[in-house]
Amino acid sequence: MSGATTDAGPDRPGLTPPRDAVAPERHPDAPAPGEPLGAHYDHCFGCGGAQPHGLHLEATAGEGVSVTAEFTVQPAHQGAPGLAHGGVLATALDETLGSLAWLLRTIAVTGRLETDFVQPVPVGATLHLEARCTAVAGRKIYSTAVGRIGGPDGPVAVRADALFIEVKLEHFTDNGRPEEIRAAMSDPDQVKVARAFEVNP
Ligand SMILES: CCCCCCCC/C=C\CCCCCCCC(=O)SCCNC(=O)CCNC(=O)[C@H](O)C(C)(C)COP(=O)(O)OP(=O)(O)OC[C@H]1O[C@@H](n2cnc3c(N)ncnc32)[C@H](O)[C@@H]1OP(=O)(O)O
Repeated sequence: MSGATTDAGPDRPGLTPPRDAVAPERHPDAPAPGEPLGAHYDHCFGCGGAQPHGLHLEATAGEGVSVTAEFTVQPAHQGAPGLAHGGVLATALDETLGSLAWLLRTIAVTGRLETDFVQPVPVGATLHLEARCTAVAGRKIYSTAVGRIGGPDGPVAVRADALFIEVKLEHFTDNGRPEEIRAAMSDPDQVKVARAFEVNP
């Protein structure tokens, strides 16, 4: 055994914003509170309509830099009999936190996601999620989310804290499989989404 056992450690920066972090700013052109955000990519496992077994998570803009979202657990999402798989629940949190990017109008990917599984979530249950951005430091975006069963006042089932990192469009074009990238770039709807994030495809 060696060294201190903090949750972060010197080589693994944690989820606590640094001293120079600032409060997140809602972009002036962000969708209005109550506006559905839609999918950022039709084939996204979290929010896309073209994934038969995806989560089909629907997110809505909230006040400030916050969102709410809903997702109903399907039989295809099971881990144990009749219960949602933990990875699927983490995906729901990740997707909800990721959709905060619409409010910041920034493209960002998950660097770190720390999840607490508080209570099992049965198949058929609707998970109500809320996420908000807590701080920004350069390219680092700090955020937190909670998921409740059955309604916005239901029992807490899952929680997460996350660090997203702002990236350029090249993050996708350099790393994604060329056939999907080509298809995305020739899809006017996808180009519109990229523009909404103020990226020139
Ligand atoms: C036509 C095409 C259309 C395109 C579509 C456009 C619209 C799409 C819109 C939106 C899409 C969003 C999709 C959302 C989906 C849900 C969210 C996900 O699941 S995303 C997938 C999972 N995540 C990844 O795959 C990331 C994989 N990781 C990486 O690529 C890199 O590690 C990356 C980009 C995260 C960072 O790499 P670096 O080289 O850019 O930057 P470095 O210098 O390493 O980090 C910057 C700072 O962040 C800290 N950092 C990085 N990773 C950290 C970590 N894991 N924990 C703590 N700190 C970390 C570092 O310590 C550094 O901090 P210091 O500036 O030095 O203070």
